[in-house]
Amino acid sequence: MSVAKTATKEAIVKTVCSNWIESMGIADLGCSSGPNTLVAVSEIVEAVCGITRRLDRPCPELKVYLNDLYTNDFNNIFTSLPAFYTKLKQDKGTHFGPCFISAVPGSFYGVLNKGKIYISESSPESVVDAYSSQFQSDFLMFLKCRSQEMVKGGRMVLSLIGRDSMDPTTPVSCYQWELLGRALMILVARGEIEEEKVDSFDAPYYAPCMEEVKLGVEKEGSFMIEALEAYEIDWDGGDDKEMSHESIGERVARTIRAVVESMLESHFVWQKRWYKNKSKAGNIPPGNEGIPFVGETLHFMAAIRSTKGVYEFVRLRRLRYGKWFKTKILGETHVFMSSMESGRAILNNEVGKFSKRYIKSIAELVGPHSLLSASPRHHKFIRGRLFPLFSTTSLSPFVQHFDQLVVQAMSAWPRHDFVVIQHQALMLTCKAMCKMLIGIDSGYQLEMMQKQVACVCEAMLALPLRFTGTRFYKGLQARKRIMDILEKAINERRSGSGCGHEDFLQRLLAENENKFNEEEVERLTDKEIQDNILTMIIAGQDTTANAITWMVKFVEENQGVLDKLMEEQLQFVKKRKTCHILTLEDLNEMPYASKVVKESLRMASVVQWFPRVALEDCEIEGFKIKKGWNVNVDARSIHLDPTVYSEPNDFNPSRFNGESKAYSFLAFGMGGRTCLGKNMAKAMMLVFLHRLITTYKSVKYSYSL
Ligand code: HEM
Repeated sequence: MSVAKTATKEAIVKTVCSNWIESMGIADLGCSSGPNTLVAVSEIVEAVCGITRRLDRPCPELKVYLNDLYTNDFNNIFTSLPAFYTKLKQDKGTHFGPCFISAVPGSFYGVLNKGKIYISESSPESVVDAYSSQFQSDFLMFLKCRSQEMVKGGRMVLSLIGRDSMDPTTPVSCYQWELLGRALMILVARGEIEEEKVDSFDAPYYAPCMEEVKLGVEKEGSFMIEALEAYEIDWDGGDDKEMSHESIGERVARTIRAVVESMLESHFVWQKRWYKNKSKAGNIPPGNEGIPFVGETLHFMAAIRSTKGVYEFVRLRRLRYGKWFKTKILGETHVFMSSMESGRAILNNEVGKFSKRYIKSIAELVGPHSLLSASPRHHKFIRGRLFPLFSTTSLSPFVQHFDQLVVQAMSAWPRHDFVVIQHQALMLTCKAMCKMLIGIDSGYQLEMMQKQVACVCEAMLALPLRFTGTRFYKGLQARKRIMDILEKAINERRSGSGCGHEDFLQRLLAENENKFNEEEVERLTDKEIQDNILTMIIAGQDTTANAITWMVKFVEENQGVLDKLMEEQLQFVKKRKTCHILTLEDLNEMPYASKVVKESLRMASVVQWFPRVALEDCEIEGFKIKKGWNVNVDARSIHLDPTVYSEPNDFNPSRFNGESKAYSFLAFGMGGRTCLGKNMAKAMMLVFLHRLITTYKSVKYSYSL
């Protein structure tokens, strides 16, 4: 204001000198509310009175329009008006015409810009362009509106925060917003606000350079520029040398707060309200069931397609409603819960009865005979048949085979400019699973399996639309092809050409043969064998590949962990001396690497929640669950709960030095549905980690998740 004072005075002098004015309108756009609000008006009145007195003219009638956003505290301004009028009369005496001050709330722009929180050095060009062109269109609209409001010959003093460089991405231009952005992200990490809210927040602010202002005025055409000046102002608002750093800091914070507080409040405040309302929900879990019939299906589907992934749907609601919430997806009620107590109660069937249930479309893709879709009794039977396949006797040769695959794959890496870890891991796990389950490890058949399994996996996350061309339809077709391959393999084995195979398929068939003469014993049918082989591929391939990818990312980002890991692994190699294939026993000599694997599984929570269905009405932790509701144990929230793991977002394998709390580590589930392949998965992760650490000293890793 003090900087603009001279310019304002000059404008008034010119206006009054060149016009006989009986009534003068003065608008203070963005007047704010506080001790400084009427200072500008007071200075203008003073200037008008002064110049008219010198010209020996009567002081014109003054109509002052105070403008700011609707949220501005105009009441506060009006309360101070009587004292203001009295003071004016005292100071100006008789040379003071009538003065009417009114409030004109509202924005002097239209709707503002889109983008990130603000421009930054790393902003894509499109964001910078969006801000700049938004400024141009707002500024032009602003000038046009003023030109309609003002009388001919009227003058406007425009005081803007600007920048001295043509480039809006210089640190000086963006620094405060960078800091604010970082502060908001800290709140996101603490779970106090939603990341989505930060993403959708665009600072409605733009500091133009002189050239942009000039260009805007010329382009709009209603005004002529009499003077254009730039002043440098300290961001702490003064040059008080006596002030301590703390006081300067406070002043900076207050200055920034004056500008951004209302912007932030209107954008983020609803979230606080939700937290307050949470406890009123009674004993039915809180939540929004969305619109009739559709529920929140569309939000769920949108989350699946978004880059953040499907868990974002759960995370946002968890943030809004707390540890328990309910929603409606595809016509069914789903309750999500994220406490260790509820995990124990549900996964162990401690309260009421819960059975595993996947949504119909997933069950259709894995097949009606899969242990995932079986009734509780039948599940027990199938699981009992599959369980022996995962014994240490099977694991031992599997580890050696997987090690050979990894060594072979990594030896090819130096020939590439870069490797995508997720892709590499997926190729490896698919190869290893196909070999272990059905003895396929190369050639056309392997390629075919890889392709078809990928199609089935994709279909699991698609809308169950059965039209030609939809992802779900393609998944069903792929399932058929896999079933054909498996059927053919079973027939070949039965006709004798399966000799020498030592895979799961062979063992299941042999088991059936052995039991052939035992009348009482239930045997797995061919369809059951086929569906469960497919289930195991699906259950083991993507999950392990994703877990490996996350692990590489976490290790690469944590130098301290990497150093410790190196030390352990190189020590191990030194001890072995000769280059040899890893064995299951070797893996037991890698205690730190095992903790790295466990910590990666905790942080990544590859299987994010475990679905069950309530078979009867029951109550858990004071919340009622109705028969037929889907109940999901949200493992990821438990893994990232600061009351369960301190500093849960820090990658710290040493947190597993001691015993973990019961039901705090749910990467492989718990209870009667615990992952059958968990030792196999951990072994694959360890082997990969060992080979990566001991083969490559420094690689730029790339992972796509
Ligand atoms: C890092 C990799 C893996 C993770 C994180 C993982 C995680 C899980 C979880 C959380 C469950 C239980 C879900 C629930 O209770 O609803 C599960 C079940 C299962 N997993 Fe895994 N898994 C992995 C690898 C594997 C592998 C390699 C195989 C086998 C080859 C496998 C086979 C299975 C099977 C068959 C089930 C169903 C068990 C049942 O319903 O009785 N998984 N897995």
